[in-house]
Amino acid sequence: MKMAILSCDGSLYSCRRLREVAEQRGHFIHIIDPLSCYMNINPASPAVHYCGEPLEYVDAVIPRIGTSITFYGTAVLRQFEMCGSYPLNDSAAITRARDKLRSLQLLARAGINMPVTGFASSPDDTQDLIAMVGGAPLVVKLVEGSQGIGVVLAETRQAAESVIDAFRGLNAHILVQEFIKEAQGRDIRCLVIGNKVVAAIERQAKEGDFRSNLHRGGKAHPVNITDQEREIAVKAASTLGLDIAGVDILRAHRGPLVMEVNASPGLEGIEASTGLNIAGMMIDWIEQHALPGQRPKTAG
Ligand SMILES: Nc1ncnc2c1ncn2[C@@H]1O[C@H](COP(=O)(O)OP(=O)(O)OP(=O)(O)O)[C@@H](O)[C@H]1O
Ligand SMILES: [Mg+2]
Ligand SMILES: [Mg+2]
Repeated sequence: MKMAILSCDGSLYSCRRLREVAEQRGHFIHIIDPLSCYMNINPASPAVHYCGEPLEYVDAVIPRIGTSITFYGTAVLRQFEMCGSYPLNDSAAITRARDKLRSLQLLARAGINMPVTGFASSPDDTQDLIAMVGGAPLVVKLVEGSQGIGVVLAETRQAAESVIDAFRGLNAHILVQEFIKEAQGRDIRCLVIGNKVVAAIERQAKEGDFRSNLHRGGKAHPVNITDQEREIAVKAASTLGLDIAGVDILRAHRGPLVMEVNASPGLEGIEASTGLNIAGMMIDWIEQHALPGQRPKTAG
């Protein structure tokens, strides 16, 4: 098959692994920087252009679009979809997942448990917003953050007000969320492919931090998850329409809570801690689902 990875940095671990596995299987795979793509949008012969040339048809595209370029990256992916390429996560699902507010609303509507979360625009509502999530300590997070950047723990009501005001002053969209203290700086990352959790790790924040992200110095180890956790992870991914997803779960006293769903989960931490060939499973999925010359998968 002819495949493309959409990524600004082909030297990243996940890109390297996907390329390595695809080539071992005899596929032709090309890493394409979405920012260097440009598009001819027309009903008769849509095309993606790259470095002065229209790109030839590719059977499947693996989007590895960073959060800083979601808008342009998903537009490029949509264009590949219009050309009939199979996307491993379609552009509409990625757009949904990138917005934490929108995805939590969709997950709540599907009956999936989560930390109590509030969102407001007017500074007049800050007091009520804080009360709504149970008061301090609480978590404030950027609607479009990742790698733990823009996730802040406010220990007191005064701290919460200052952090909320500071983010507002920067015109940033933020969520205010109940702090799940009993998680003790740990979360579970479930890697979902299709309707299966294919790997799960527990991540523990480094001393003095509450964020378990590996990019913030957290440590990971494989973990056994319960049937309930498995079920909620799969349901969260399918609610957002993602074929592959990293679903982050907090173990709370009241049961597992979905904190967020990532559309482009990193492979390094999870492959290193579990020894599993996740890149291989992603290529398996494409081999099973991307039919050469298929019709476009999504329109929106
Ligand atoms: N409500 C909460 N209660 C307790 N801990 C939390 C809460 N929200 C976030 N955390 C901690 O902060 C970390 C980062 O939060 P979150 O996953 O929402 O951010 P992110 O920047 O999208 O991370 P990722 O790199 O996984 O995409 C979580 O992994 C978790 O350890
Ligand atoms: Mg995230
Ligand atoms: Mg996370």
